[in-house]
Amino acid sequence: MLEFERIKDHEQVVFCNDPKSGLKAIIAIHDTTLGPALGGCRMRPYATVDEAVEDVLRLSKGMTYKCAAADMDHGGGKSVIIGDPLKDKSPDLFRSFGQFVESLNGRFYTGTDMGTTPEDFVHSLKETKNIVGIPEAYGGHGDSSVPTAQGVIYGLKATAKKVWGTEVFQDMSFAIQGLGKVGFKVAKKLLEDGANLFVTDINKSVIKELVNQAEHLPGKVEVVKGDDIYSAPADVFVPCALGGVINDETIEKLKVKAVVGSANNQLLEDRLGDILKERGILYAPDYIVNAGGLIQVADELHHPNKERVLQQTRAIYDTLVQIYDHADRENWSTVHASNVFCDERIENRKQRNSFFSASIPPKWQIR
Ligand SMILES: NC(=O)C1=CN([C@@H]2O[C@H](COP(=O)(O)OP(=O)(O)OC[C@H]3O[C@@H](n4cnc5c(N)ncnc54)[C@H](O)[C@@H]3O)[C@@H](O)[C@H]2O)C=CC1
Ligand SMILES: O=C(O)C(=O)Cc1ccccc1
Repeated sequence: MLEFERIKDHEQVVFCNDPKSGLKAIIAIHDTTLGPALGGCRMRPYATVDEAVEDVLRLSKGMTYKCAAADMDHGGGKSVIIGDPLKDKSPDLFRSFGQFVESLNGRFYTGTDMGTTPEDFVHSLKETKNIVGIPEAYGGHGDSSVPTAQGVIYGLKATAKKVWGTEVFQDMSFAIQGLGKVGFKVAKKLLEDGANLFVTDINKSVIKELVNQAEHLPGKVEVVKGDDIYSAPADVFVPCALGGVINDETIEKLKVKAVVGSANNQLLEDRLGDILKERGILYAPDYIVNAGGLIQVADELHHPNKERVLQQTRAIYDTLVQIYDHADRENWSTVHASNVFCDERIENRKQRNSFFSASIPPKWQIR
């Protein structure tokens, strides 16, 4: 009873157990109103099963909103594998995972997330076609951080236009947390456009690489230590590393006028969206800004086409403008405006599906 209460927002939660390969995974399908569920597969050495359940429930719900905001015909899902990505991976583990995905009969598509790589899922592909974000050599689009970074740039443009009335990044300043696959590309584009950056990363080598590349670009880079990124005197904070970085402690330190980044679940809790609003900081909802990767992986299901991915990623700009204007009109936080926008989109589709239900054949097929 307790477990059903916990998954009351979700359609289905599947526990996958295969002692032979050592697979312990959980697949959560949150809502398939818009279409089959889509969401990556995270691998982490969760301390407890409870922690893994919490993560997969929260992430799969986030995917429902991300898909709705990006106007994808997909619902929200996510999966987690309990294990250490550095020690516990094997081809068998991912084949076994593929079999569980296949057992869902097209209700769930998955692929790379934190702790897993596209190459891991080449093994799963032997058992199921319902894998997306696959390497180019296997007919997929390859690295999803390219459109994700493009989406962040569109998010920054829409936000700069709203706050400063310009989309020109020259002489603007940005505090970038995390120079990984997405953050590095965003940083490089901003430097090319003549922006001034404050950057931090726990990995010294990526910082060195950016500083080297910056020598030949118009913009400037200042490296800051760890938590100093929150109080950097920049125009925009660009979180591209961990989730939960906007919390009661860090929010007090921010000197920026806007927050726009790729990290998932940037706000520790939604109520922090109201505090950002009160403090005059414009927040670009993360699941709108970072949808470029989702757009690219979903595109693989319709024969990969990079031009189409770019076109759909561009729409992130228009969606944000719409959310900002709606939030202004209603005096809402952008988080609330964005959630309302997605809930309405899902509700509308429910009505449309039931309107056309006459064409859906009865499921009880007696022969
Ligand atoms: N790659 C993609 O297509 C998408 C990524 N995202 C999200 O964007 C964020 C970045 O993703 P990627 O660049 O792909 O990951 P990544 O793993 O390549 O990069 C993350 C970077 O953050 C750094 N980092 C970790 N902890 C840090 C800390 N405490 N302070 C400063 N830097 C720290 C890491 O050293 C690494 O360089 C993640 O939250 C991810 O979930 C969201 C949607 C799509
Ligand atoms: O954007 C995300 O957070 C995703 O999980 C996207 C995704 C969806 C399906 C496979 C891989 C990544």
